[in-house]
Amino acid sequence: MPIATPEVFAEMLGRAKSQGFAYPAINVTSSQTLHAALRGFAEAESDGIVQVSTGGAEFLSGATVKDMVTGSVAFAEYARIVADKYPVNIALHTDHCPKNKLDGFVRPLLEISKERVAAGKEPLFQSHMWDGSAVELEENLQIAEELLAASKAARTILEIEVGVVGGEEDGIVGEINEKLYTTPGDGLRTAEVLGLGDKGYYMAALTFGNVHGVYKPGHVKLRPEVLKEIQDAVGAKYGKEKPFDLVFHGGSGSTLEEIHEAIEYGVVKMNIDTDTQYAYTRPIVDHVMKNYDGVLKIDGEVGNKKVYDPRSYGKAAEAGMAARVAEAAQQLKSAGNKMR
Ligand SMILES: O=C(CO)COP(=O)(O)O
Ligand SMILES: O=C[C@H](O)COP(=O)(O)O
Ligand SMILES: [Zn+2]
Ligand SMILES: [Zn+2]
Repeated sequence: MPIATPEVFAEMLGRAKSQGFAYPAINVTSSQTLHAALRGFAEAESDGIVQVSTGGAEFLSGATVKDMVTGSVAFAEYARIVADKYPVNIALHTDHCPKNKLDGFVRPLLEISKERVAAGKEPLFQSHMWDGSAVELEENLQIAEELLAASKAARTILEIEVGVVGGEEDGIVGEINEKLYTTPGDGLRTAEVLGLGDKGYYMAALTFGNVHGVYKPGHVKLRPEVLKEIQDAVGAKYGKEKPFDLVFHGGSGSTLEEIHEAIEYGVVKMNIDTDTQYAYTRPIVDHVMKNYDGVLKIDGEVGNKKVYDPRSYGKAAEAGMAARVAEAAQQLKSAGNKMR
């Protein structure tokens, strides 16, 4: 299928919200991990979202080039061509963008989409995330307001973060901190500044103890009921049920129970990276261990070409990651539910 148009992506999210399921949003960093995600969605008969982080975008431009816009544009153009061969709807998204990277990532990408739209084309991506979790709420929302207007002009959706996701990314590692839980007051202020759809379409990553990475049980406490409290408080004020379209960060390692409860409270997108990274890399490790002699160069003799051909372990990696993506679609109930 062609990459989701703005209309198709809005329809995807609307269905998820009204039917009580969510889309896996899979972080990818290469053409191969992209194919793994596309294949996993196709095998699960699920529509889905693929996303690149700032580091992923840099890497996609070339490990020494390190230009986030070059990497993002190349990725989106490539994805647009190959996704067409898979029978599901895919939206392209950019992940966490902190304030100091906006000018080198989200702002220029929004500008490119705005120009494309003005020329009668589709936007480059379907959505972008502004991660204002490192700044005060008022500044976070002020920047979000500016980016929401730009997103509207670019026909893209904005994802914001209110609260903090734990793990290395936002600097809270190994502790249970109150910042990891968004409050109803934060939710009310968000609706006040950004509206509820009237100023443009946005999704909100409200945090409920989410952490990037996978840790031993008990390390952090996911409290999905925090989402319900916020939806109820904002919903009561504006007379709207589940007013926010929510994003669940740190999906890896979450239990089915936590996932289903979060969906019940309005989660429509769940990000998964660590588990799919593992699922991709583990078969490569297996391949190398099993074929160790074949990848050795001894006395000028170069092992077995068949086993160091990147395609040999690349295919195994793609299959491993695709299976984890399909599993995510099952857990999120998007499996078997593709739009057309
Ligand atoms: O939230 C994420 C990306 O934004 C992914 O988190 P995990 O790596 O914990 O799955
Ligand atoms: O934000 C979390 C994702 O796992 C992206 O990670 P990354 O910045 O290492 O690409
Ligand atoms: Zn954050
Ligand atoms: Zn995240």
